[in-house]
Amino acid sequence: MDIDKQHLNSTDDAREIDDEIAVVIEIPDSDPFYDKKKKLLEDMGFDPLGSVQIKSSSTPDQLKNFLDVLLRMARVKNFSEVELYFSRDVIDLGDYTNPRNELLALHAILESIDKSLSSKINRSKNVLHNLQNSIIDRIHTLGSKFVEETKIVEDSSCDKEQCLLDWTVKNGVKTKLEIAYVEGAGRGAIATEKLEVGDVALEIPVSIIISEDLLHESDLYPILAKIDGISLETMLLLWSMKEKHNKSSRFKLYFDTLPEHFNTGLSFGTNAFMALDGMLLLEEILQAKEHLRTQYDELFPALCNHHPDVFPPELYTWEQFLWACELWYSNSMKVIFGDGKLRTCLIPVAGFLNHSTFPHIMHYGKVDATTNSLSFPLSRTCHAGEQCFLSYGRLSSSHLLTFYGFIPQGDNNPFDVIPLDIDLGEDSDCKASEWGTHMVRGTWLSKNHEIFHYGLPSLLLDHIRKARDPEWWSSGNEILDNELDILRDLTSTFEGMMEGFGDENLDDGERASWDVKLAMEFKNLQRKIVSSILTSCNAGCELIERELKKLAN
Ligand SMILES: C[S@@+](CC[C@H](N)C(=O)[O-])C[C@H]1O[C@@H](n2cnc3c(N)ncnc32)[C@H](O)[C@@H]1O
Repeated sequence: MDIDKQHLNSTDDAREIDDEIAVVIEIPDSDPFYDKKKKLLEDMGFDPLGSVQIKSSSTPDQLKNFLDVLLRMARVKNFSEVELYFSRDVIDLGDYTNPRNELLALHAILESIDKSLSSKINRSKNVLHNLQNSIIDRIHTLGSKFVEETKIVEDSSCDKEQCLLDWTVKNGVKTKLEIAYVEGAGRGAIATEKLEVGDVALEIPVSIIISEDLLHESDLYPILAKIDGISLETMLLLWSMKEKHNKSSRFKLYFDTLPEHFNTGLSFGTNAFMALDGMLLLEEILQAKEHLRTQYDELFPALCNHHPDVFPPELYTWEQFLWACELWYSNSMKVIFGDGKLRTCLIPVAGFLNHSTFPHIMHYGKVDATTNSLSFPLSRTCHAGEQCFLSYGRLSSSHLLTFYGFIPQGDNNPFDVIPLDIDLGEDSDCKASEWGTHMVRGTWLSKNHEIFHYGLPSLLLDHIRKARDPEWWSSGNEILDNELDILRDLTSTFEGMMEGFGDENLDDGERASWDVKLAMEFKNLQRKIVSSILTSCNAGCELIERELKKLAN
């Protein structure tokens, strides 16, 4: 196979040059991590602005290699900051980092190939079709490796949800989902038939999306518009506090399905806060809540005093305000409308989709101008009767706990990191690292536990090595001694962190309240991460001691 890396054009595209097909997986200039991704691709031996080419007469083996190269580039293109930070160990091994990123990468290549096929410029359509089929096969294989089991709670009634669904269908919604209670997550959306890659699970016309347009028609708007600095999101939140009680609201059936309590971190009680003692999360939740309280105090009771007819005081209490904040944090979606404007919306039915770290639906959020509706297409297969999961974004468990009130099952959330505030001393030239913050995550997510890696982030290790000795790699026999010192220092840092977490939470099981259970679950996850780092440091020390012994003999 002739894999040439030649600069062709500025968009992801596939085109034919004589009997050659070139596929470009380019990182857009607007990518905030453009420079870091570019450097990583260069380190991997690829031209970051380049294309990969293959002859239309290629053998199946050559096609496979071609796809492997495209995939390695597409993974980097789709990295978030956190994935980029932890990428070095897997990049060297040529393996994928996590199933979510892999799915994005496979779809990025599919998109490229689709563009080429639709432009009908290829005489080599067979090759592109073969590539498409290989990608779909890889998506199926990936999907079959990570099955998230959903248990439906059979004895819970979904009458209100069914009424809402019927109303939305009458108003143009097309759906292949039904609503049911699922264990541990409230309501969820279940596939009524097998949904394949590209099938649309849900299509919502713009006319039933709750957005700022409704606000403009309301009696709140002329008053709120006069307040300096108030955002449209806040105005809409205040609108929803009142609309919820409006018996003739067009969206009454939607409001009827909303829970009385959202149970997010913002509603944690004192015992849950005590269970979070020693965790950064405690400070984060307190700050978020304080910010909301300040916002509330700036508006109330003034609005109720000056306009009691429009802002009835009994509807605008602090408790109701917090409820609305939780509603918008946990249920809203950002949508780009036909006019190109991004609006924060509440979307009936789509609001029943739960989140997964390996979702079925990842590409949504842009209104289709031809149908004037919002589609939720499948990025991987969802079998009939299986819960169809959405991606709420690349979110850590601490964010999900604070704003959504849950922690994803399993320990495979790639965005669960512990930021480090490492002090490398006054004299260190490495203080201004190109990474503002170093971080760690569960070392079970790392694929390289060999000497000099230990399952720990390479960027962190290199940073510490250089801070101790800028010429560390040329320090001959001392390298191993230095490594041992670094691992021992890290051990003492993380032992200190573990002590700061306090005693292990003994699971009170059913007796604990929802918030204490959630806080304990979070603390146990943090302990697990730190414990994995301590285990890796320990294993690393043993590796080095073995090497030192060999050298001594
Ligand atoms: C957009 S709503 C999804 C529908 C929601 N389950 C309901 O019954 O209304 C978001 C909320 O669903 C729940 N949720 C979403 N994904 C979840 C998951 N993977 N595990 C547990 N709860 C989840 C959380 O309570 C979150 O705040």
